Amino acid sequence: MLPNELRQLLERADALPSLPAVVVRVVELARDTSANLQEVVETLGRDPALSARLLSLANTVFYAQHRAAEDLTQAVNRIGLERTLSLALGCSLVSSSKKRGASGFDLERYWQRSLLCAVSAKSLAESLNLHDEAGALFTASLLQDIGMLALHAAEEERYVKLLGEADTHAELIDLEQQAYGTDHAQVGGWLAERWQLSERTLNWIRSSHDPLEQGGSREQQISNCVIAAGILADAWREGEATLGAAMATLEEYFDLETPDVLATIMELQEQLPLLASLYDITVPERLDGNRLMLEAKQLLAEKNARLQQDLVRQQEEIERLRQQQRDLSLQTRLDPLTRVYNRAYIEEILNGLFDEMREEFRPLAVVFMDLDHFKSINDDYGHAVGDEVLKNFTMFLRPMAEAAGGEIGRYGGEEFVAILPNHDGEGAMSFAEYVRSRLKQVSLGGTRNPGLRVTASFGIATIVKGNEFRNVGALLDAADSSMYLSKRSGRDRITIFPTGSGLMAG
Ligand SMILES: Nc1nc2c(ncn2[C@@H]2O[C@H](COP(=O)(O)OP(=O)(O)OP(=O)(O)O)[C@@H](O)[C@H]2O)c(=O)[nH]1
Repeated sequence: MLPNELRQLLERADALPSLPAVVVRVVELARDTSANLQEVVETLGRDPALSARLLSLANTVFYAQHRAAEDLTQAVNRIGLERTLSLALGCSLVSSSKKRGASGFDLERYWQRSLLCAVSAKSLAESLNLHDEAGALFTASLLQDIGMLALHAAEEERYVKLLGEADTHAELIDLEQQAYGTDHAQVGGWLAERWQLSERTLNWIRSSHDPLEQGGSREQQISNCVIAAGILADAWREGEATLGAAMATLEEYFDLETPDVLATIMELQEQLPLLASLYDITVPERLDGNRLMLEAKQLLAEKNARLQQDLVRQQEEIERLRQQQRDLSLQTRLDPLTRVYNRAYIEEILNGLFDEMREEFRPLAVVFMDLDHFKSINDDYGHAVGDEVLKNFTMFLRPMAEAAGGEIGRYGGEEFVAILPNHDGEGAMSFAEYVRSRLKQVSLGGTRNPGLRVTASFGIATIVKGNEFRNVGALLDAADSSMYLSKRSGRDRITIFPTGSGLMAG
């Protein structure tokens, strides 16, 4: 909807672009599905200049088959109703606007841009296999800026001032918005509605300044053609370098590759002289194909470099996520206080080893260690010191277990476990004995409590022949009950399962 004030201004304007009666009738016929070709031909025949142009268009390299079209019927037949309409519309608008003239408005330049838009939209439609729409898109794009002529007719002085201030099409749109609260695409839509052009044509004109939209729907692709035609036309006039950037935009939105876009542009260039002459418009400047190719190559190289960078970034991100996942899964395996494996993970390790060692007839030992009278450490020194002792104990124990090729974990409270693959009862016993005797020589109280000494009670269970225990649970229970036996028999000692063979130390 146009702002009211502007609409009234336009309605009062007496030099609005208008369609000659012949074209109005052709528009009507084009809308009427029952209209026959003869009626169109008869109507067009009333304008001899237009008929002559249609004949020459029909006989161009694009439409000529073996024989030249000799009359208007053959011509309309050959170029089709849609194209006939767009040619008739375009020709009469160009000539009527030129005849009328527009002070302060470079009509030649205006129609050049419109022609570039029209040809671009048509070529894009064809590259996208939207052949059925090519004719209608040609017309809509040819008219996409017709609102400029209307605004000029409505308020000549003011609009000429805007034209003078705007260096680019985008700037002109901004200035129109500021001045009228709308832009010439909306005005063009309003005019096309008065001319009773099809609903789709109106919408394409109205949305011709919208941003391109990513989206797969066919209708979206079709309106994108009109929008992109404007981008291409502007870039065309700026020269090869800007056209390179426009190509990149097209690639992005239309899923076209650079060579295809380039081919579209070069093809477009070939069509221009003939069409320009039919519409009586000066041919837009030719582009340098080699420079365009260089621009395209440069763009392609930049795009590849960007893709490469993206790839590196993605790989880094994947590595970071993997690390995060490793860290997280490690977290779930560790006891938060001592940072050694927790009970769940120790049991998981043991489950794996249990079967493996039995199958290979290799021994496996489990050593339980429980700090003696730990409660009194908490009571005497405080809970924080108790924590410190637990941490120091694991730091003391870990290197010894690792040296023996084993792993340690916190089984709960002040109870720890060492898993020692390839250790039979004797091996596990000497490990435990070593730990027990070294424990007597160190303080686990840290620098603040250097005199704090702790002993531990040990319980050992092993598999040597492979058939001693049904499962891991039974093996752990055996080590645990041996450890309790050590407790019951006075602490600071080692018991090996079966309990009969327990060794006492003191
Ligand atoms: N500071 C601290 N104390 C803990 C932690 N986990 C368990 N404890 C304490 O450890 C003590 C264990 O006490 P008991 O099970 O009676 O055993 P104990 O005093 O070591 O005596 P014995 O095992 O029979 O030699 C309890 O007081 C618990 O509160 C911990 O993470 N930090």
